[in-house]
Amino acid sequence: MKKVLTIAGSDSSGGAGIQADIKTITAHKMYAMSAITALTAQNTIGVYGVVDTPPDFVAAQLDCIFTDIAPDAVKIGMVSNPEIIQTIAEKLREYQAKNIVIDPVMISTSGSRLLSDDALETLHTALLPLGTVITPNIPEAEVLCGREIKTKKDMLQAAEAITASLDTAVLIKGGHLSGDAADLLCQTGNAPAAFLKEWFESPRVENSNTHGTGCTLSSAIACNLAAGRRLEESVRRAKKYLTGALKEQLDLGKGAGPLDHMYRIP
Ligand SMILES: Nc1ncnc2c1ncn2[C@@H]1O[C@H](COP(=O)(O)OP(=O)(O)O)[C@@H](O)[C@H]1O
Ligand SMILES: Cc1ncc(COP(=O)(O)O)c(N)n1
Repeated sequence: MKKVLTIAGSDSSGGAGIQADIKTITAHKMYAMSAITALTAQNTIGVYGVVDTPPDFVAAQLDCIFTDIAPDAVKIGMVSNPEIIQTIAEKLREYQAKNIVIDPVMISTSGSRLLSDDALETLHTALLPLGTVITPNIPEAEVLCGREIKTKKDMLQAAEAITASLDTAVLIKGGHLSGDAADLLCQTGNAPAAFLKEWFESPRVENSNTHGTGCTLSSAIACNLAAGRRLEESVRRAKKYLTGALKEQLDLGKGAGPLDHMYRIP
């Protein structure tokens, strides 16, 4: 049994965060563990409150996990503040965690800030370089590279800039652009300053219930890495799972509802 750890915030409505991650990991028939970084009072309409976990208690959760059941992959989502980010980075290094997928969650689909302003610098310098792959959406990628992304050409330039600055693979998710849902994976190649780029595209699914798509995709990538697959294959399979879960057209709640995580992986 492969074991996957999610380090993320709790979403009381169950569509994003820890809950989406655990459902995704379970749908992949793997063993899910969690270190909760924050509680959110949230539903499909909005985020109504956030209580951050004390950094010491994030550390305690990670010590309990890593000294007992070593995860085969780690997914990181909402991390709120600089102290929590530093704690996670230290523990990942201490326990030599592998297969780390970081979703640099900044703002929820419903428009609430989930990362404090003063946390961006620490996220950038302390945590993101530890990722096997990081998975920003378009607004997050704009923040990370400091330029606007309006087209697929802009995505290509942004991906190179982020991969070069962090020396980490990046998957820029294109869900926020119009047209097909096209995500771009960029990794460093063999030669210095050489980049390997690959597009992962699916037709846009007509479904406004997209709460938790990013959490679900990053957890599914972590599961596939845990299974020993290469990054490109992991992204391809994760996107297939995400698209299938969206196509189920689950329609819960009054706002942007969750996906059907129990969609059966073919
Ligand atoms: N309507 C859609 N149809 C198909 N795939 C989508 C749709 N919306 C988003 N996606 C996909 O969902 C994943 C998450 O994308 P995105 O919405 O950009 O990120 P986030 O949830 O972090 O804001 C990506 O693989 C993206 O291509
Ligand atoms: C606890 C938590 N983590 C992450 C998200 C982002 O998910 P989304 O972008 O779909 O709102 C969220 N809303 N809540």
